Amino acid sequence: MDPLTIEGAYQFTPSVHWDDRGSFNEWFREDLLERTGSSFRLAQANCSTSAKGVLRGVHFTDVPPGQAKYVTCVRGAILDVVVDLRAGSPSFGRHEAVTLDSDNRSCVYIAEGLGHGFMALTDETMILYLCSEPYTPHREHGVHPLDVDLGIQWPVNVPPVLSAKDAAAPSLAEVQKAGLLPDYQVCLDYHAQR
Ligand SMILES: Cc1cn([C@H]2C[C@H](O)[C@@H](COP(=O)(O)OP(=O)(O)O[C@H]3O[C@@H](C)C(=O)[C@@H](O)[C@H]3O)O2)c(=O)[nH]c1=O
Repeated sequence: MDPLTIEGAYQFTPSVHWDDRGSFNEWFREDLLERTGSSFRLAQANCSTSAKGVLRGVHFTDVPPGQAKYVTCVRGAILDVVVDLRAGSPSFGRHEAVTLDSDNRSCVYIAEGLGHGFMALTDETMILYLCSEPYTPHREHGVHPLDVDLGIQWPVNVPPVLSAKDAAAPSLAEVQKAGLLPDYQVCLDYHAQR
């Protein structure tokens, strides 16, 4: 588990074992995650497929309870982005982007309160992700992924394709003004007692 520059986010890049049958890789290890001080209670596992250019997010969930996520890409490739949306965080508003693909089988852990979005870099991309809490639509919010204040460098040669919901999402400033952002200290306290 390698820490990303956003506190509470980690990348896990497994060994991929190839032989004449195909490949084998671990994609989730509770013991490795626990070494970071995090524990993960599996509540839901999701799968989504996307055409090239599909941009999902940036989504975040009210804390408590929030929804920690553990993401991997099993077909194609994504640019996966973690955004610090925790009000009061030293890295508030910053993000880190990581490429996850079916070759590197890399995974990203995203703690409660962080924002998450990704763009599919290939057609027929498939991601799998584990969630620490079940889907609760009224607790999930979005920040517009193209908001200049987020400054995310999405690939310039791929026209972004957004859902109607994501295209109508407010800016970071609007979400902040509406008081919707998770509080940094509340996120840390909640995370520590889990
Ligand atoms: C996320 C989710 C959606 N749905 C339904 C609602 C809707 O009809 C359809 C598609 O939902 P969405 O448009 O919200 O899907 P999507 O834009 O892929 O939402 C996801 O985006 C990424 C970035 C995340 O981090 C995820 O946590 C999740 O928010 O699937 C579920 O039934 N369960 C779920 O857990």
